[in-house]
Amino acid sequence: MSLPSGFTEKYQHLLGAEAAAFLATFDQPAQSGYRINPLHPSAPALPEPIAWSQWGSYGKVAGTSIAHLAGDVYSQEPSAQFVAAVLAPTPGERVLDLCAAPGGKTTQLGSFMAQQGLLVANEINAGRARVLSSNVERFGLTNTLVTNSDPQSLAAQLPEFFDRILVDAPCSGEGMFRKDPGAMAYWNPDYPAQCATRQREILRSAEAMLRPGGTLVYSTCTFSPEEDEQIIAWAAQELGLSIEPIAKVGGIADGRPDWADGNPALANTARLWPHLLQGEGHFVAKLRKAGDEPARAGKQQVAAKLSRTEQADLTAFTQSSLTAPIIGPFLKVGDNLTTMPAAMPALAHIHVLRAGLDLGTFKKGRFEPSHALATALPASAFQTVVPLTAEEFDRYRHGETVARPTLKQKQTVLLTYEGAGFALGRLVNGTVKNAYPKGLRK
Ligand SMILES: C[S@@+](CC[C@H](N)C(=O)[O-])C[C@H]1O[C@@H](n2cnc3c(N)ncnc32)[C@H](O)[C@@H]1O
Repeated sequence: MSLPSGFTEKYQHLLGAEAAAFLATFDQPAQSGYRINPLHPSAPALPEPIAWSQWGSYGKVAGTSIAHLAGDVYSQEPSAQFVAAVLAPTPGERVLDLCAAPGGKTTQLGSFMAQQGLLVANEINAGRARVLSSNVERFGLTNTLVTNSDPQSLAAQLPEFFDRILVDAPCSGEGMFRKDPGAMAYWNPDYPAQCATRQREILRSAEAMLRPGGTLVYSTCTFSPEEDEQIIAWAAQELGLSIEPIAKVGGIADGRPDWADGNPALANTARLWPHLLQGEGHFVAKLRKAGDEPARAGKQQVAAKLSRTEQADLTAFTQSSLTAPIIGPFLKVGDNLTTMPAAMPALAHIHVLRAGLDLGTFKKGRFEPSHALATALPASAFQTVVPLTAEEFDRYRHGETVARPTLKQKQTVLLTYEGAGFALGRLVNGTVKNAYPKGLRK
C-alpha cells in the first residue's frame, strides 16, 4: 500500500526501530470480526474468540445472512470491540454514546446494559443518524434513545445527567487506512491537529454531561499523538479528569507519556497497534470526573395517555397476536407509539429518531405493528411463529407472500429462518402477507 510520505516519516521518527514492523502491516490484509448479540438466544457460537471482547469473534458475516438480518450479529473490526468493553456499563445506568453512528459501540453498550437503564446514542450527521437508528432496531435494543444533535446542544439540556459517556471521536482515521484506503485521501501532516481542535470541543461538552464520579471513555482509530495522548493530557489539565488504569490483554500496549506532556498517568491509556495484535489501529483512554454525586434528574418526558379508541386498537392487536399485553409508559409522536426507556429526558429542539421500542402506528380502526418487534421481542412473545424454508426466506425478502393454508387465524406472526426471528407478517386466510420494510428488501 502506498502511504503518504509525511505519514511514513512521522512514524519512523516516533517509533524508531519498531517502525519497520508497524509499516509492514499496511501490506497485510485488514482484520475482520463480528460480535454476537447476547440478547438473542438464536445468536451463533464464537468460532474464534477475541481476547478483549466477550461477545467477539474473528471472521466475517455476510450482510445478507440470517444472522445479520435477525440482529444476532454485528460486524465490527476486532480492535474497535475493545472500546465499549472499557466503558462496560451496567444494567440500569444512564449512558451516552456521543458520536455513535453507525452504531458498533452503541450495540455493544446495549449488550452490557441488557435493556435496562437509558442508553442515548447521538449522531451529529442526519444521514448517519438514520443508519444508526436502523442498526439499533436490527439489534433489538429497547432502552435506547437515538438523537441527531451536536454535542453542545445536548450538553445545554443534560448537565451532569450521565453515569458513563463514550466519545468515539471523529479523527484522522490512520488506524483504518488498511481497511479503508480511501481515508488516506483526507490525510495531510496538519490534519491530526485540525481533528484535535474538534475533539477538544466535543470533550468539553461530554464532560459537562458527566456526573461527578462518572466515567468517560475517549477513543480514536488513529495513531497520531496529537489526537490521542495529547488530547488526554489536555483533558487532565483543562477539564480536571483523572486518567484511570485499563486492563490490557492480548498485546494491547500502554499509551506513551513521552508523546505528550510526560504525565506518567498517560501510560494508563491503551494503544492497539496492528503489528502487536490481530486488529486495526485504535487508542482508548478511561477518564473519571472528580467527586461523587448521583446523576441529575433533569426534566423527565411525560408519558402519553392513550385515547379510548387507541387503547382498544392496541389491545385488539396484542390479544390477537401476542402472548402478553404491552405495558407503557408510552410515548406518542404523531400516530407512532413507542415504549419509553427509563429516565427518558424531555428534550426540546433535539431531533429524536427513536425512543425505546417502536411499537407501531395507529391507522384508521387498527394498530399496525412495527418491524422493530421482530428483532426486539423473543419468539415466545408471539402467538404464532412461522418458520420459512430457504426458498421462502429468499422470496419474502423480495417482498413476496408465504402460503400457510392450514393457518386460519387472522393475526400478526413472527417469521423465522434457521430459528432466528427476522420479520413480521400479516396472516389472513392462510396467506402471510409481506410486512418486510421496503428499505430492507432485496
Ligand atoms: C468514529 S465515528 C463513530 C463510530 C461509532 N462510534 C461506531 O462505533 O460505529 C465518529 C462520528 O462522529 C461524528 N462527528 C463528526 N463531527 C462531529 C462533531 N463535531 N461532534 C460530534 N460528532 C461528530 C461523525 O459523523 C461520525 O459518525
